[in-house]
Amino acid sequence: MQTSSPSNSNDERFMKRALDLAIKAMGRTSPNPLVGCVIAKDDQIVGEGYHLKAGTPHAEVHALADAGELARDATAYVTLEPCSHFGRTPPCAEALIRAGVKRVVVAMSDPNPLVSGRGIARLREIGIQVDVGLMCQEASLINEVFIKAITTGLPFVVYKTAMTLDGKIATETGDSRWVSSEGSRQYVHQLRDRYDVILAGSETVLIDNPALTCRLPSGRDPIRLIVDGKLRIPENAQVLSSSALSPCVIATTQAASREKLGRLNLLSGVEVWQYDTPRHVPLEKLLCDLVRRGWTSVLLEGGGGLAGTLIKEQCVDKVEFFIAPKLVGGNGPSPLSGLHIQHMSDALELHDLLFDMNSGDLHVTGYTSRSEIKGQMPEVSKRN
Ligand SMILES: Nc1nc(O)c(N)c(N[C@@H]2O[C@H](COP(=O)(O)O)[C@@H](O)[C@H]2O)n1
Ligand SMILES: [Zn+2]
Repeated sequence: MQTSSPSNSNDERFMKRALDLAIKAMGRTSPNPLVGCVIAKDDQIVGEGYHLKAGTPHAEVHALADAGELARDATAYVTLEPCSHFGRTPPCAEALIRAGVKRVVVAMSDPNPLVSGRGIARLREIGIQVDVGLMCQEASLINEVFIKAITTGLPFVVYKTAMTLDGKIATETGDSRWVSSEGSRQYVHQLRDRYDVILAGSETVLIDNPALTCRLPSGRDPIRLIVDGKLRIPENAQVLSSSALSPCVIATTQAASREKLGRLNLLSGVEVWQYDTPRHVPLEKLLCDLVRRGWTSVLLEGGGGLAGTLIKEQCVDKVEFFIAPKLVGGNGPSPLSGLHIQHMSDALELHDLLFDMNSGDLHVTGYTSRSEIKGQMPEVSKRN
């Protein structure tokens, strides 16, 4: 792919605006990417838009409609390569051509194999100047979920947990209310609003009985996914309550009792996915099935056994740990009890670490593998 550097001094300003537009839809576009578009002419923005939801028009279409006739001979700034294929919507490259734009600045090429360079090639073929790579790192970062899912068929998985400074997620009597500060717990609701699925093990449901809903005023409830190989969670568990606006999926195995499975399937908003394994849910297969359903991001909220296994199976991409300035000692549970590394030289090393203390807890964010695209995820200040 030919990459070129734009020279216009306003390019960065307009691309920054396109990125700001894109993230307004954070948590709303899955399995599609976050994309923003700005149309500028004579150093003025004449149209702008962003992708709101999968199956609806792409960012470029909104921006072109906003610009109307002013799009002719203008420059389009798009955070992702314009698409060239007929998906649920027609190709944006053709819409840009019809509108008569004379230059397109693209932050990054589309990792979707159906597009991947073809949108850029199509625009260049018609004689439109295309500059690629401006703010590519920022554009990649806002689409870390899309990039992972479209290139691997697996969702982007984030493990979020709260622990004391001595590494306990509860006291030895099982008390975990509350480990982290009010501010950290508020932030968790922002995460729940952003990710498609919240994942927890049956142990967490049996011990804490959480609802796993999003309690932000304009938030939306994620899909609740419980890994429960033996179908042990009680029928009156809060996650099964139909008051949440999204389904609760229970992943189980052949060890589940047929009667209980039948009863749970009758509950409104509850789906039971039974795998053909004797006791343990095949986790990678489960994750693939999520992407097949169009759910591309997972917030793993515990417990330590499930989290440890997922890390061991290299299914976790990122961690968000809240470390409270508290000490409880004893034999309380650990956030990664399912991970048993024997030698320090084999320890999993995190990359691209960020530290923040604004909530009163030490909030550590890190990635389980090294990559070029990491950085600070932008805050979504307001929607629309
Ligand atoms: N450039 C661009 N702008 C948008 O606003 C987009 N949503 C995309 N998405 C790309 O097109 C695929 C989805 O196509 P349909 O929505 O099904 O028509 C998606 O996988 C991206 O490759 N691109
Ligand atoms: Zn498109």
